[in-house]
Amino acid sequence: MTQVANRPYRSALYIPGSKERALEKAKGLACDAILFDLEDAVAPDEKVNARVLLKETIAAGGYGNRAKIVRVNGFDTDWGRDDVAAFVGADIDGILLPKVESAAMVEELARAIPDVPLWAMMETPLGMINAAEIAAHPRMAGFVMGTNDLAKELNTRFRADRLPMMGGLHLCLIAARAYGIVALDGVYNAFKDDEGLKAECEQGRDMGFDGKTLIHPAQLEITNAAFAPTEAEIDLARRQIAAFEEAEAKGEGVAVVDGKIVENLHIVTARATLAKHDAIQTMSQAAG
Ligand SMILES: CC(C)(COP(=O)(O)OP(=O)(O)OC[C@H]1O[C@@H](n2cnc3c(N)ncnc32)[C@H](O)[C@@H]1OP(=O)(O)O)[C@@H](O)C(=O)NCCC(=O)NCCSC(=O)C[C@H](O)C(=O)O
Ligand SMILES: [Mg+2]
Repeated sequence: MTQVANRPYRSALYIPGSKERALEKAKGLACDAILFDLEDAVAPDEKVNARVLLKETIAAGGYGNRAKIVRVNGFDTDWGRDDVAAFVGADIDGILLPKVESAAMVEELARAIPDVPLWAMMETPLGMINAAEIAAHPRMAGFVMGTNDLAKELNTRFRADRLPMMGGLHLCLIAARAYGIVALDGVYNAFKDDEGLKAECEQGRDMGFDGKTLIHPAQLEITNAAFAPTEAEIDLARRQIAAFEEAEAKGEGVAVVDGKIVENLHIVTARATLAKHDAIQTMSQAAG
């Protein structure tokens, strides 16, 4: 397994590519990534104008070190190919293709846009089944769960515990972790329900997602907090590393912290926790 990118992805905010005001507002929002959307958030009549507006907006800059990822329309639509062509050579950090179902679809995207990291919306049953071959593509950088489409395709009912779609979420997480790419959880539609959002964020974090996709700025604070290491986790990581180094100096391979063993594998997790904390600090300092 390779390491996921060393930048935080706690919060990835969708912004409709057609909404000039929201595009401007995002320059001051505390999101780690922006998903500039040309797909579902943009009406058919607005698609072409949104593509032009988004291209100009991104070229003008102002998004700091937030990851800039453009979600294009699928290649089976009237707009997909032109969307991708419009961003060849643009200053973006990723291109996100909806409803990815196979490695062949990823390869088609790779051929259409050189160099840019590729991202896949994972939101159909075939996508879940083929998650491993999709994650394995050498340019694949991250998965974004499309839980609305997935619920539709699976014919699930909404449940707060998301039990009906757990199998799909796990398949994608396992594939993402196997190939060292980022995994972002789906959106929480009820953007005024803070309690519900918090619970779903905590579930996603417990499962191992790197962050969550969002539809409204009001969801940022809860999400950023949920996907950041806690003070207790940071403190424990530091103490584990110190104890393990002390044990190693004595020629021992195991330390004990808070009554629990600490071995080399726990140190990998501890270092990853501190690296994530540092990356978040760097991100916040750069945002001012
Ligand atoms: C949901 C919304 C339509 C609500 O919009 P609005 O009524 O304008 O909200 P507010 O008046 O509360 O907005 C307050 C200010 O915040 C700005 N704003 C709102 N949303 C965003 C945003 N996403 N990014 C940046 N800024 C935003 C407003 O402009 C207001 O600013 P100001 O006037 O200066 O104070 C709206 O939030 C929205 O359109 N959200 C995004 C919807 C979207 O992108 N949907 C597609 C992605 S979800 C999906 O497809 C997932 C996946 O594919 C799946 O299958 O699950
Ligand atoms: Mg979708």
